[in-house]
Amino acid sequence: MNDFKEKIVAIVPAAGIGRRMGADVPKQYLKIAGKPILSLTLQVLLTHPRIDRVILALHPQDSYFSSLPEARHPKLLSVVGGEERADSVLACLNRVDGEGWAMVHDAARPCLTHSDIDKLIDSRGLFPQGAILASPVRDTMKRGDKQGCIEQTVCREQLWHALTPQLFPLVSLRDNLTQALEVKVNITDEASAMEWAGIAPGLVTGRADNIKITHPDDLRLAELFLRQAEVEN
Ligand SMILES: Nc1ccn([C@@H]2O[C@H](COP(=O)(O)OP(=O)(O)OP(=O)(O)O)[C@@H](O)[C@H]2O)c(=O)n1
Ligand SMILES: C[C@](O)(CO)[C@H](O)COP(=O)(O)O
Repeated sequence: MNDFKEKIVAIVPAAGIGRRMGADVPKQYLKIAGKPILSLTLQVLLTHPRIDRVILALHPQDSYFSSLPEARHPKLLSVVGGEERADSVLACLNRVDGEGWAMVHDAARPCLTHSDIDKLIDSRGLFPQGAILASPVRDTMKRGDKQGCIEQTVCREQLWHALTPQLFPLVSLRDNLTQALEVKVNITDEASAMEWAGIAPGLVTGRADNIKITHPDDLRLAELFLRQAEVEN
């Protein structure tokens, strides 16, 4: 695969309901600095010059997306997502023809930067099998027992937080994800489907502020990061 001319399609799973956030709207529609989280995330991807298309998975009952300005962007296609995040990603992959690269990025990660996207795209020479943005674990890691006590300290050497985007050859990702889901493998990120298939994706150090907005206190943190990014740019 000549990875310097191949198209890059961004895949955005945005069909979740944000249960852990506990808001009265799906968390991707909560606002940070006056903008819906999904709009912030899509703007990063739609404005990146090396991303050819953006395919978005929406909840079947999503009644919010059509009112976002990004809904009418010519580079964007929306599809109906699935039961789990992996099903939503596969629904997007199944709408892409031909070869190329799939860059999967959570709608819930609005703090992604163009520099981290470039870092991941530029890793394809070193990692032709694909790679993920990841952040090395900084803290001592503990495994807890059912009584809420420390069961063991987990060695943190070579331990990483998997982030997104995760970038893989599109056909390989689609085939491996399809087969992994068919045999009910628990897939929480694209790399785990590739690992199941015996592929070792590359690890590309990404910014620790590329957080996934999951719980209410993540909102303030993301706002701080986004305001800091405004000051820097
Ligand atoms: N069936 C699903 C579930 C999740 N997602 C998306 O996958 C991303 C990461 O998932 P997560 O943070 O778990 O979002 P939710 O599933 O909405 O959160 P929760 O688990 O708290 O309900 C989110 O952008 C979410 O919208 C998706 O497209 N389809
Ligand atoms: C894909 C991911 O963001 C990598 O850390 C994470 O696995 C998503 O998990 P979630 O439970 O669907 O939020």
